[in-house]
Amino acid sequence: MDSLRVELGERSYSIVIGSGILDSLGEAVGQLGCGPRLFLVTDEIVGSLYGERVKNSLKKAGFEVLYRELPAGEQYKSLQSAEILYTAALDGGLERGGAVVALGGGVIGDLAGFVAATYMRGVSYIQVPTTLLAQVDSSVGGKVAVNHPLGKNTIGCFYQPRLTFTDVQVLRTLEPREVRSGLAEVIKYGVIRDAAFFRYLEENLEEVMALQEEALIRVVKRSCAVKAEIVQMDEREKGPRAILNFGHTIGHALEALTGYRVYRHGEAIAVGMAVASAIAAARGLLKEAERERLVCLLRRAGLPVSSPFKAEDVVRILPRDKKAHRGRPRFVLPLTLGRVEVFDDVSDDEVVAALEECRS
Ligand SMILES: NC(=O)c1ccc[n+]([C@@H]2O[C@H](COP(=O)([O-])OP(=O)(O)OC[C@H]3O[C@@H](n4cnc5c(N)ncnc54)[C@H](O)[C@@H]3O)[C@@H](O)[C@H]2O)c1
Ligand SMILES: O=C(O)C(=O)C[C@@H](O)[C@H](O)[C@H](O)COP(=O)(O)O
Ligand SMILES: [Zn+2]
Repeated sequence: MDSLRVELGERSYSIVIGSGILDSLGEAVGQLGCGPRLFLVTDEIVGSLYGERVKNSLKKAGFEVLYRELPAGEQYKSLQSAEILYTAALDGGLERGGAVVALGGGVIGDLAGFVAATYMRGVSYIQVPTTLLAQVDSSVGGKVAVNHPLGKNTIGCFYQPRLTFTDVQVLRTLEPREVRSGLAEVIKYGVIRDAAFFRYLEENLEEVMALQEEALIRVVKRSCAVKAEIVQMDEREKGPRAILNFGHTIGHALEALTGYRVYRHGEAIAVGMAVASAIAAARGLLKEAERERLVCLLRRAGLPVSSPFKAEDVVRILPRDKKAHRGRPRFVLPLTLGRVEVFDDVSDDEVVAALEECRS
């Protein structure tokens, strides 16, 4: 079992990473000093696979456990779901000293974290991520949110977990499509900050996709370490944290445009990374050969690199993105593999050209 630390003063916490450690969650939560009642939130798929084990581990450590499952899916990352959880927490007597335990992928993590941040003005929460995407990204850094029909993650806040507890063994039950989706965020870390990690992925992609334990632990650890470094520099995204949004300007637009029902988050972000690198290459910022390496790695990971939607329809909704400034969308563009910069001056014509170029 390994442990990384996210150093944020009084909001610091550990990311515990191991294989086959799920049954020791209760013990780890026991060290946080919260309780005695916990609110375990999950979705129906993860609940049927791991709900009992997690409940038992928490009970064995002396906690009383309220339990609630929601249907699985991005469309349930909504205010309506949050209200269901508030009601269950109030009905079940969750007190301010209690904690919410989010067992699931990024949807449950973001939603349950948002509920924890707002219930009684804030109770502790613990992330137990069960998708690759959640283990490498959403369970770290404290962005919690729900979607609005008009925009992705538009209702939310920054609220750090007290602990992130990651068992890579649970990824064995994950659908291959979800593994691929998580890989998009993994590849993102290589592009934004770590060229050597990008190279490692090029050389070891098959092992990672086959969930080979050593490769998987390495990838989860390195991804979390990169994310923690960036979050430590800029917890509330006043500056450098924005680079974690590489691929997300177009990605979020595609998710919203399709009612959060067509793309897995990582798939939309993969298209967004391909489009952002096409814009960068067209500006002469990124070498064509490096753009090709990125597109090739995304393709090998089984991810889409273009969207079938009309470029004008995608561009029309970009100003709704919450990163938009004075009506202009913000783009994170790669300068080389391992380094990106934020740009506020990308024109609609450039975006349309890049969307079309990716399709050809
Ligand atoms: N807060 C952040 O920093 C951050 C970062 C990245 C992504 N996100 C958010 O995360 C969300 C996407 O998360 P996701 O990709 O994990 O999707 P998800 O939570 O919808 O999970 C994907 C599917 O996998 C199933 N599943 C989860 N764990 C499983 C397991 N171990 N075995 C079998 N099935 C399992 C789920 O039931 C679901 O059907 C998006 O809403 C995105 O915006 C947030
Ligand atoms: O943690 C961050 O910061 C990120 O941007 C990570 C992203 O992968 C993630 O999808 C995040 O939810 C996007 O944040 P948003 O502020 O653009 O909604
Ligand atoms: Zn993301």
